[in-house]
Parts: sequence; C-alpha cells; structure tokens
Amino acid sequence: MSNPYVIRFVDAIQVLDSRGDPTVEVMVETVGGGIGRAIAPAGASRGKYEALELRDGDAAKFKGRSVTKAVSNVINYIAPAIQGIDARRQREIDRIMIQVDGTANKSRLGANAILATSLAVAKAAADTAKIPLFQYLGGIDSRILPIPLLNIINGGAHAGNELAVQEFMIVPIGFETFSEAMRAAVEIYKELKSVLKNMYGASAVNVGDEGGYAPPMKYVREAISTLLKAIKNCGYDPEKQVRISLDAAASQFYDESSKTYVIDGSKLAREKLLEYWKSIAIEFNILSIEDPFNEEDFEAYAELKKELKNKTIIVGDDLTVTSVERLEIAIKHNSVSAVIVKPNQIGTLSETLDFITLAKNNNIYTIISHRSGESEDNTIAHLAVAVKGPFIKTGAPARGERTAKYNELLRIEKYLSADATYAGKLLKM
Ligand SMILES: O=C(O)[C@@H](CO)OP(=O)(O)O
Ligand SMILES: [Mg+2]
Repeated sequence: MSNPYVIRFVDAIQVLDSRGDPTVEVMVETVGGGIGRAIAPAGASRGKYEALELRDGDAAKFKGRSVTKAVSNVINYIAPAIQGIDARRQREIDRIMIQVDGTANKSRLGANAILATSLAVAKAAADTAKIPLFQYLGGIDSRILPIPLLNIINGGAHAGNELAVQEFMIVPIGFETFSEAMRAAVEIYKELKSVLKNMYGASAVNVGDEGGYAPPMKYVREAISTLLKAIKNCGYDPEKQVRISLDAAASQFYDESSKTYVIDGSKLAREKLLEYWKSIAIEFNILSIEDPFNEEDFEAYAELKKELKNKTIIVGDDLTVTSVERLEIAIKHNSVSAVIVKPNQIGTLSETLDFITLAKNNNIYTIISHRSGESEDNTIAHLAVAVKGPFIKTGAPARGERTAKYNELLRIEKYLSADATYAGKLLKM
C-alpha cells in the first residue's frame, strides 16, 4: 500500500486577517486524505530582525497590500519542491524551503509563504495520523494547559490613544484549571469595561487590535491602577490569583536621534527608564515586562533583570525574534528570563522548535504568542500544549481571532479530561 503521509497536493490562496489585511493561507493534502490548513499572521510592532513578510508593492493602489506574490511562490516554487515527500519529515521539508528561498531572512519566497506551508504540513501529518496536533507535536505527555497572558488594555502601535506601552495584561495564575482561569479573566474584562465607562465615558471602551480596550489614557500607572481596580472589584487577589504583565514594545517609543524613550509624556534616557521600570515593577508586583528597552540593547535588559532579582520576569520579543542566533546573544548577556515565541518571526516550525529547545535548556520560560494581525488559525494553542507551557499570549478573551485560540485550549482541556494540568499550579512565582 502506498504511504498515506506522502504530500499529494499543496495549494495557497489570499485570505484576510483580523485587520482586514490580505494574508497567505496554505492547504496541504496527503495521499491518505489528511488535510492541513494554516494562515500566516502579521505583526504591527515588528522587530527589526524578523524574517520578511512578503507583500506586493501595490500600497498606493490598495492600502492593505496584497500577498499575491507570496501565494504564487507557494504554488510555483514550494509545492513542486515538497510534493511527494512524507509530511512527517518536517525538518527536511523546512530545510528544502529554506534552501529554495536561499536568503538569510526568507525574503525571496516570503516568511509568510514558508510559515503557512510549514504549519500546514504538520497539520496534514497529524490529520493523516488522526491525532490532535498538540499530541503529534508533543507526544503523549503533552497535557499541561498554558497560563494565558490576556491583553485587556491596548496602547502603542495597537491603539489610537496616548499610551506608550503597548499591552497591559492580566495573568490568572492562581487557579486550579485553565477554564477557571479563563472564567476569571472574562469577569475582569467585563468589570474593566464598567470601570472604564464610569471613569472616562462610553467611548473609552472601544477596542484595539487585540480586543483589549483602548481608553484615552496617557500614563502607565493610570492603566495599571485601573486594571488593579477591576481585579479587586471582582474579588480576586492581585498578589496570588491574578497578576499583571506588560509589553512595553519599547523600540516603538525609542527615539534613535536623541537616544531617549518617550513615555508618559516625557523623554527618558536609558538609565532613567531603568529606574522607572524598577519602581513600576516593585510598586505593582508586576509578573513580567516584555521588551522594556530598544531591541538592540541587550545590556539594558540584563541590568533590569539583575536589579529585579528574578521577581519580575524580563521577556524578549523584538530583542530575540524567535531566532536561535539572537537568543544566543541574549543568553550570553543574561538579558532575559522568558522569550516570546512567534513562529512567523522566524518562518518555519522546525526553527521555532529549535528556539524553544534552546530557551528551555537555559531555564528561560517560553510564551507562545499570536500577532496583532491574526485569523481563525489556532495552531499556537496546540503548540503551547505541545511544548508543555508555561505561557501563551493571545489577546483579550474576545474577538473571534483571539477566542479561536482560547476556545481550542478549552477543547484540548476537555479532551485531556482528568489528565489535564494547569501550568499556573506548577509555576513558582
Ligand atoms: O509585540 C507583540 O508582542 C505583538 C503581539 O502582541 O504585537 P505585534 O504582532 O504587533 O508585533
Ligand atoms: Mg511584544
């Protein structure tokens, strides 16, 4: 009998993401009839060292900038190179795509074309085997549900307000199960809506790109205090049950010419920003701060990490861009205690897994993450369970492209039933 895992057919089309921007969807079918579909996400606050998302040069005609070139690259170059190969040979397939592309940043075929194919291949293999993707990727001991970081106040490049910091997240750590943690998060999200309405009026509850509110605020302390109020109003303990995390995305408010950071309406030099983060972290018992400095400043991350003595997790995103090489530099400098994992920053599943392995081997937490431009694709929910936690970051508990991931995790929790464990119970923070 012929091998059912062999890739029989690869196809691609242009679909839309949550911002209405065109993006790439790839479909992979095996001889056995297994089907895998994956959609490439897109960032707004992109790191300088990310792999390239290939877009057509038609910005003047169409603001969304189409991806027809990336789509035709899948059909014309990738499909002929991978058809006929066993879909379980993920590394070989990823390597072939890297070779066909031939550039350092995947700019010829496009990281969007390559990633959507890479993920679709894994999904087609899992579908052929008739096992859930998380088990195909992580094996039978994949049974830990990740702790969600829920971005419920949006600022920076994701919102039209004056908040320099991009994301204010709640982290429901102190719960028995993933579904209980999600329930608490939803209660707080709803309560925050009432709090914001009372304080700033009805327009304050308009939402940003990731489904969090985008109130007319300017000050970081103001946003954090409002979150704390909503947490306490719901009767949750902000020390033990629901913590607060930030994604500063500081490269976005770093002014290269004056070497200062524009935050809370003032300009802060690097040393002043260090003091600023220190006081915020201690005052509010912040669980984690992502990208607190410009993406080039490995030393500043390290200084803050040292100062906070591991009480606050320092997270690399634009700093490390899911790249083994960048993470190696961060490890050398001791810059981070956690890293954001965004498969589209690097462009293949194998390279994403290599990055995760390097992080784990160095006791660095992984936070599997969405992008601000997302879709109904729920692959990262499976990836988060496959790598056994501890974190996932995928926006507010609202809007279909965000709930696609949370809902899949709820399904996985049900599937695992008595074997499911919540990472919040394992994390010592
Ligand atoms: O900075 C981030 O962590 C992400 C996702 O929240 O934003 P973007 O996808 O716009 O880079
Ligand atoms: Mg980030």
